[in-house]
Amino acid sequence: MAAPTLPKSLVGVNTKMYFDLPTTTAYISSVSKIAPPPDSSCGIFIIPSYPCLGAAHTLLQATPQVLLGAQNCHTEDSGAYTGEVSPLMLKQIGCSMVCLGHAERRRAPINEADDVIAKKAKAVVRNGMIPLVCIGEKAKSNIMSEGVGLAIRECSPQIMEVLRAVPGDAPIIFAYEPAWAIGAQEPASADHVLAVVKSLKSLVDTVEGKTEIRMLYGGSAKPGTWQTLKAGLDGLFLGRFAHNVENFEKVIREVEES
Ligand SMILES: O=C[C@H](O)COP(=O)(O)O
Repeated sequence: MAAPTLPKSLVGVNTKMYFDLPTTTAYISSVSKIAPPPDSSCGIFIIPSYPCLGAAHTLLQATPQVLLGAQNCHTEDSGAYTGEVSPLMLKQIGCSMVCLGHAERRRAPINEADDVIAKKAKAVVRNGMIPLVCIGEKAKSNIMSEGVGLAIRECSPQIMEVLRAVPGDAPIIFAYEPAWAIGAQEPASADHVLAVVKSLKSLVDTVEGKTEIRMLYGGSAKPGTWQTLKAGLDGLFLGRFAHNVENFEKVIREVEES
């Protein structure tokens, strides 16, 4: 099953568990009105909670260029896994992508590990969807060079495990989200992000046949963040600051115009 191809740049929003069903449907109705046209080089995506996916898909039928994603999935398509969510069913309900390995799932009490995230990425690709794999270091260092080194050391195995599990021609989106920058007032500094991502992109380039990769930044991103990162990134993955539609639109226009 072939996954959709990736636009040149991407801007997406994760509503985490902040939005209930009525809030999600109202938000998606508004977002569908500000979506870039289908032929835009900037794609957008929305990742609501599982119970909202059916309604979200219905609302997005007139704007299929807005990709719908889930916040997680299981490694298997079916079986005795009570309470888990099948990637096959996510595809059937209208998802085009699945977010995996978010920092909020890599930490306690879930402690999701790289090998499980890689199996999930494989399952997402097997079902014709795009894995959006979050990577990032846990701790912040106040010394720039130390922080960059730490991030590269932690992110490299997170990336490589996924690249080894997923077939070479499958599109993959990585979101570099330092755990310490999530839920903060300000994003990580542009110097830090650009240095880390430059090195991670070189790492990806050493893997033969991996052509369809996009690298986004996430962690307190907001209007204005893109201007500081556009030299080295392919887009942004937003949380709280895009839960306001006007802010989300500002970021979309910034990325669209660059
Ligand atoms: O999934 C999105 C990221 O965790 C960013 O969230 P945040 O912008 O609220 O820090």
